[in-house]
Amino acid sequence: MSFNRKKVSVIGSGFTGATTAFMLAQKELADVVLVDIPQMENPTKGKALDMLEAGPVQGFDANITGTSNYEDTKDSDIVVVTAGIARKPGMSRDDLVQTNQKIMKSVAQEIVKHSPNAYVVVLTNPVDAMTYTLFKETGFPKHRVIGQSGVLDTARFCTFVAQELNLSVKDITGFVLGGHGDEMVPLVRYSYAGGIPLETLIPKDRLDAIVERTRKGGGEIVALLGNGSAYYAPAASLVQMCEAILKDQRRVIPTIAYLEGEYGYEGIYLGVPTILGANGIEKIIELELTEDEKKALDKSAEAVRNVMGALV
Ligand SMILES: NC(=O)C1=CN([C@@H]2O[C@H](COP(=O)(O)OP(=O)(O)OC[C@H]3O[C@@H](n4cnc5c(N)ncnc54)[C@H](O)[C@@H]3O)[C@@H](O)[C@H]2O)C=CC1
Ligand SMILES: O=C([O-])CC(=O)C(=O)O
Repeated sequence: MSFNRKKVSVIGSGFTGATTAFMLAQKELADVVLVDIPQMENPTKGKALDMLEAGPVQGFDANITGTSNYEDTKDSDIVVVTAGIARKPGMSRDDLVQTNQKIMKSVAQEIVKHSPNAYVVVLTNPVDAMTYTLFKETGFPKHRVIGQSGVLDTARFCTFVAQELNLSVKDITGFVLGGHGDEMVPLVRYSYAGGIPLETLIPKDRLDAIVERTRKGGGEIVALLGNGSAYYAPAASLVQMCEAILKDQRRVIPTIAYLEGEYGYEGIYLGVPTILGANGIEKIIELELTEDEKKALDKSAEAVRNVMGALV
């Protein structure tokens, strides 16, 4: 039997890749192909089969297969890239650049060969530079190569705000811009609880502490896990982006987008507010920034450029 469903391939069947595959299937967004290197083929097949067997219990219809053969990814609507190494305690995301750039180059070739029309959603760190690498190596148009950081960083910010105010996370909105590093820019001025500006609800020193905790949010989890980095919230973030594209939702979502003059930056992938829909990044939204906010964004963009300087 075959179904005419959307197809999402997830490259890398580790913590983030496997969790993403499962969440995509649970939401019945697409059939999922989970891909890893040949040495990982059996565990990848095993994970996929195990997930598939949860279908009758949870009542979801989606096929999930594990493979190391990129032929199986043919004509994917979206390719999610999580392949590569993750950091360990004491490391920065930028320490991963050389190893993961090589992996991105090989993955890019496979995407171009098997899914030339796919949207590419990138998670691998350092994610701003890795998204840039996939953009260059695939030669795909910029609206089809998109990085994930802002959904996750904003989710962390909203989690901490909801805890602070003892309110539902559903009523908290925020916006975290910039590179996915310690210089990221949580935009407090554009953040609300039930439509009420946060600055009127939370004292400045507490808000500053929430901003700082958000910036270091990935590191906080790395230190607790001890042998890897976050994966539940990152996977949920990838799935939100895939859903926006697959269902043409035209959601306002911060994503890592290629900038050609927006916010005054040229030739760089950076986290900015975008409209995400059936054409991938449909539009980059340019917010008005205060002098201090722009300075903070400049610093974050500079940090991304430094990592890009290490690309070969
Ligand atoms: N942008 C973001 O917000 C986040 C980024 N990350 C990043 O995502 C990446 C993956 O993290 P995890 O899943 O936790 O790591 P993991 O180590 O659990 O999984 C990575 C998988 O990639 C596979 N892999 C390596 N080379 C490959 C290749 N050439 N083709 C296919 N698969 C390949 C490995 O065999 C492994 O199974 C890391 O770089 C991590 O830093 C993680 C969380 C959030
Ligand atoms: O911190 C890491 O290395 C993984 C990541 O990007 C995050 O969780 O934000």
